[in-house]
Amino acid sequence: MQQKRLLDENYRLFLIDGSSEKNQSVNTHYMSALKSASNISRLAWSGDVCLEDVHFSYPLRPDVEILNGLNLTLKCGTVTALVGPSGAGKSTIVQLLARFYEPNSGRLTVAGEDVRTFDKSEWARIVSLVNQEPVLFSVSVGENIAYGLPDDHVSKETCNVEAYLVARGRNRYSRALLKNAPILILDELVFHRPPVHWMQLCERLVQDALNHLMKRRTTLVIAHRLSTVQNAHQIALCSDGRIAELGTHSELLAKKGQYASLVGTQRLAFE
Ligand SMILES: Nc1ncnc2c1ncn2[C@@H]1O[C@H](COP(=O)(O)OP(=O)(O)OP(=O)(O)O)[C@@H](O)[C@H]1O
Repeated sequence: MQQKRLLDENYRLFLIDGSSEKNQSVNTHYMSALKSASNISRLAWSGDVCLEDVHFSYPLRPDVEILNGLNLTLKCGTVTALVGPSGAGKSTIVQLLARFYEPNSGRLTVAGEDVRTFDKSEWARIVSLVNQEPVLFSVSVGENIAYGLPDDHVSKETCNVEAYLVARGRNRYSRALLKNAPILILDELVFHRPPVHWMQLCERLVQDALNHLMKRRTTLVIAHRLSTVQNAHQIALCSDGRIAELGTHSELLAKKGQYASLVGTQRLAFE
């Protein structure tokens, strides 16, 4: 019996038997699986991620449409900050991007390919989900130096910050880095903030660590800090299950629309 030996990207060995019609179709299945596994990673490193005319309601409340015709493009290798009032649908967008749920209609694409053509387990390998705040601090003092802080900043306070944060979310940041996924989704929590006297140092550490993590990745961050929003390549304001405003911080402020009033009314939450 003639057999072909194939190695997949994890160096698992597939023995493919080419002797019958039935096995031919199994072969084709394996071949396309192998092709798509390497494909999806290549596509995600090189193309945009798009939500196209997405409608969605949660299975337990099918009568309540949460997203209604939502369009959003995450440009490859850039950072999109997602903002909006509570209940607007931000976390729902994240859950669809992570493919915990599928849209009722519309589609999610990467480099123009419908993600449903790829296995969910393959998708999970190219997407990193990180809860930002406790995570980004859980790096060692040495690593903080490596992020570019001058020596005098790496003080007793840094150690305090580190101890606080290591206790909260050990190693998730490192895991996200090690996973080296092309698509990064961050949820920047505002609660559980460190004590006030740490804030100045924390902001600097967060920003340096974030910049490092987001480099060349297609990133969506549910943003609560003004500094994160200002540094993003684009800001998407989600309102009533749609993207109501899209642009940079200064463009959206000049528009004097919902984003401007969100910044105005929630200034303290943002800073
Ligand atoms: N699992 C679920 N089943 C049913 N409805 C849900 C579920 N999760 C969220 N919702 C509803 O979907 C709507 C959007 O919620 P979502 O959490 O996406 O908003 P959000 O913009 O992230 O809000 P917040 O800023 O408060 O986290 C809300 O009305 C919420 O009650």
